[in-house]
Amino acid sequence: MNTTIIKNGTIVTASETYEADILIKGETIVQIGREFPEEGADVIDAAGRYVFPGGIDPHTHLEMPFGGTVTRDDFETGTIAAAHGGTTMVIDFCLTGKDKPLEESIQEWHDKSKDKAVVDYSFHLMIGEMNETVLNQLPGIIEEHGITSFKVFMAYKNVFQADDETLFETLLAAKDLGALVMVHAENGDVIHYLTEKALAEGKTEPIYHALTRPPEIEGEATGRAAQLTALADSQLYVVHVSCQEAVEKIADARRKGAAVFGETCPQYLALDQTYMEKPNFEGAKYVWSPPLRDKKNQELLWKAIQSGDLQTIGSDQCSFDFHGQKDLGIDDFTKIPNGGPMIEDRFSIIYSEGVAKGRISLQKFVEITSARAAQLFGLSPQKGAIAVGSDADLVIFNPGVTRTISVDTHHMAVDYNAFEGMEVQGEVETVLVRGKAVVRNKETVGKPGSGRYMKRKTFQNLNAPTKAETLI
Ligand SMILES: NC(=O)NCCC(=O)O
Ligand SMILES: [Zn+2]
Ligand SMILES: [Zn+2]
Repeated sequence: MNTTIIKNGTIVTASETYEADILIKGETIVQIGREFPEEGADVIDAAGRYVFPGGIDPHTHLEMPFGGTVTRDDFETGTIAAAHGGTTMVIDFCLTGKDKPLEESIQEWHDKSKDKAVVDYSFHLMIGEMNETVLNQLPGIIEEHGITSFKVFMAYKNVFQADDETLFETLLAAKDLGALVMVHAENGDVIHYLTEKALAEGKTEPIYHALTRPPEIEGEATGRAAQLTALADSQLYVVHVSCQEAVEKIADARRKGAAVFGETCPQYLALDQTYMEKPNFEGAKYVWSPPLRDKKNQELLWKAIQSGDLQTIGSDQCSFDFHGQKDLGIDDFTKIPNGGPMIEDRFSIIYSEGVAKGRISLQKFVEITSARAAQLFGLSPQKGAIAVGSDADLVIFNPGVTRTISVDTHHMAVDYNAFEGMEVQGEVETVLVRGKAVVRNKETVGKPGSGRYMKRKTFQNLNAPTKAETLI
């Protein structure tokens, strides 16, 4: 069994920061202390570096068919980029189809990820419609695949959108089965009305994507989902929260004791709606749903993270080339594939804009990039921790350097980077997944297929404030 020692580093977890060495045997952390015998061991010197638990990205769309095309990054390029960005596990969304057995869709996702991933991975399952047939398949899916989170889209009318009956029945089923329901919370019907109207008025540029999806539309759907969760006495995770209107609904539900959780993404913290007004159709690079918002929302989202109203950061990795994919919508903003490349820069942006700028603590950083996702998605304490017995998923991070984000140096397969030219503080140097280096001194050393599919445990309610939250 291989022995690895990480020495002289500063260990950062969701509850503390301290100096110690880590002894790894095979895939597991076996001891944390000092002066481990080095003979025969692979010794990594982490002096002057932070040692973080590997990032867990709970929201990716790798090789996903969407908007008449397929996302550029697959499980190989996407997870190599993830590893360079300090992420050691991703949870990808398995899309399903009407009248298609759920098992078939899950098998499709297993097939496209097989022998490709360099980090560990798991799947969430989309529920498009709830009925007896679907309901009967769910216990077997939890047992067989360890899929304990179900995704319901409240938007993308005539594509993925489910009705409220489906959402409510999914919440009821999830309560019985111990699963977490995830929602894309925007009112798809009203968006449909507003987009049709805009097009009829000849408004075709990318900025109209944002103007036809105002924050009220996200706030309304978030509030509706939260109310239905309380009624069902179930549990809810709202993905990609972008604005005050939605944060308020989550905070309100949590104050009333509901098991409602929220995720935001780097793009909503570091970019704003003005990017969508860039000339020469460049605004299309910044088309996400929900859309980028007015800048005032950024500080509000940071505050919601530090106060615990929002719990996690997902990348919502959904990359499309600017040339050949985003330009499907050159004459009609509704045809611009929604989404952007984000898997690689999630950790960096949150560290640089959050920790380095004093908006969040180091403990909160670990909590939102790793530990909370592990708890909510049934991976704790195996993942999201630096502790004896946990998987040796570790990131060695140099906080003392700056780097400039660019398409020229990123590892994603896509032809632009949404943060092009942005200078960030800190850099991921070495990344271990279950004790094995996948990135070493910024070089890719992991082999496609070394990432392992992870079955996940059922949902545990951890709605209580964390240590980092009680300190503020
Ligand atoms: N967010 C986005 O624009 N694209 C990815 C699909 C989704 O999460 O809605
Ligand atoms: Zn979404
Ligand atoms: Zn998404």
